[in-house]
Amino acid sequence: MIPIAGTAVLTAAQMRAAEEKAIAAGTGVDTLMQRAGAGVADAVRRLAGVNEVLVLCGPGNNGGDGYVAAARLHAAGPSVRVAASAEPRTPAAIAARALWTGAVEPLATAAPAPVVVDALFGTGLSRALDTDVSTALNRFVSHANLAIAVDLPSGIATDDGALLGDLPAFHVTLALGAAKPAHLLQPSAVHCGAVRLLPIGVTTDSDVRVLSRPDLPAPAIDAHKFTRGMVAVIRGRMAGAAQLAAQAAMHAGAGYVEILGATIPGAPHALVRRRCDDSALADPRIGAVLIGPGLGRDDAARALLDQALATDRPLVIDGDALHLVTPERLHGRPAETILTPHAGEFAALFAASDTDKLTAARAAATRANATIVFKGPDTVIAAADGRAVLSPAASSWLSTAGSGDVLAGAIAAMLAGGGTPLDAAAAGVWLHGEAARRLGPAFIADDLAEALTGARA
Ligand SMILES: NC(=O)C1=CN([C@@H]2O[C@H](COP(=O)(O)OP(=O)(O)OC[C@H]3O[C@@H](n4cnc5c(N)ncnc54)[C@H](O)[C@@H]3O)[C@@H](O)[C@H]2O)[C@@H](O)CC1
Ligand SMILES: [K+]
Repeated sequence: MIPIAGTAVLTAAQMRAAEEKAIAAGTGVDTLMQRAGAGVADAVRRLAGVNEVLVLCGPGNNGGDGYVAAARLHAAGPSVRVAASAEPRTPAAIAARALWTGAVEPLATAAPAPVVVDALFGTGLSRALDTDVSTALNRFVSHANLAIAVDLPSGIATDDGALLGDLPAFHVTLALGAAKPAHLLQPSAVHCGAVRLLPIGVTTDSDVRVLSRPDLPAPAIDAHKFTRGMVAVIRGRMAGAAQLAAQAAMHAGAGYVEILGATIPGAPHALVRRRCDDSALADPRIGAVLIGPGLGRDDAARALLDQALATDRPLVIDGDALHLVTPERLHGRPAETILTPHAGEFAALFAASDTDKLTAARAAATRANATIVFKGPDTVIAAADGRAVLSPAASSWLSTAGSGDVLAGAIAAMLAGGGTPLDAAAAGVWLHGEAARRLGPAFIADDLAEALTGARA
């Protein structure tokens, strides 16, 4: 049972292909199911202690994992019962069913237990749950002190995170072999609870990974302020937003941060204030220009955006600027671009799409030839080359004014520090989430910017 941070994320088809490759190399599906069931039994034993366990088994291989786990739990001592929604159908699940020598109760009439293990459906779910199944599942979970899902909570779509039924929320989900998009995308992720990976000896490879703590070493012994990264934040109509972003860039580790625009006197005194003209933007020491926080959407804002787009410096585009730019204008840029839209800004920039958030972000990244940070409770970071990083949900207290300005500043600092756009964006998202975690409830964006220092520690 290991954390999913940094691990590969596979779709149902990619997982099946990985399984087939393992089978072709000599590891049978029964062996894989034994490994999965043994891993589930081990995890359940550790989490459930001496409490009675009810394992719910479906007709496919997810159910097969459940029968193996139940048999192993029984052999290890805890009190176990099994309830099934249907007879097993696959050869591996039929063989696994034969290992369970106890009764198999009907789902509709089985009594609840303090610990429920859901092995009804996994990656093979192909349509909405029948009402009687979802009613029973809700009944068991509502009566349990601990609800554990095998691979995925039954009723969520593996690849896009859609809910295919009226689902309860689980405490723990044991991802078999690899994390799946549904463990991270909403609305399904919130139903998974804590997700832990159970490796089953299948080689998993993917362009998509789960966000992990970035490797951010202290500055080299001979570092100076410009080698640590210089960030230029373009100030627009609302001075406070640019100031927050600039403070975030400083606390995230940039060595030199300046605000370009009409000056705002006062603290922090380490913040440099300068006029926004072409010569300021042409400074070759600038590692990242940030435009958008509090920019406004008027002609003055458009002129500032034109100036920013004309530079050959790496650029982070946030907030209002996302309403003024078009994907096509970014194509010819001679330097990297990172866009940080929330759902509304994403729709304004790329038009609403009915695909899932991961697919939409990857398509947008290719279209704009930029790295996209598609923000929300399931932030997706996508690079133009197809790679992507999925962030587990961060603190819901991040839903506060100025939080996005802080994120944009943190990302600009990471980009100026020399990371690739994908790594810089991922590091900024991680620092932002970690700062929020450290702050606990009801912080304000100013606190968040300052807390980036501690998050880097
Ligand atoms: N991919 C792998 O490497 C491994 C997968 N294993 C397990 O296998 C699972 C996938 O197994 P399957 O492909 O058999 O799929 P599932 O066990 O998820 O379910 C598929 C079965 O359910 C039926 N079904 C689908 N949606 C339904 C609905 N809404 N109502 C009623 N019936 C429905 C299908 O007709 C099929 O019979 C994984 O989630 C995992 O638990 C493990 O056994 C070991 C290795
Ligand atoms: K399941």
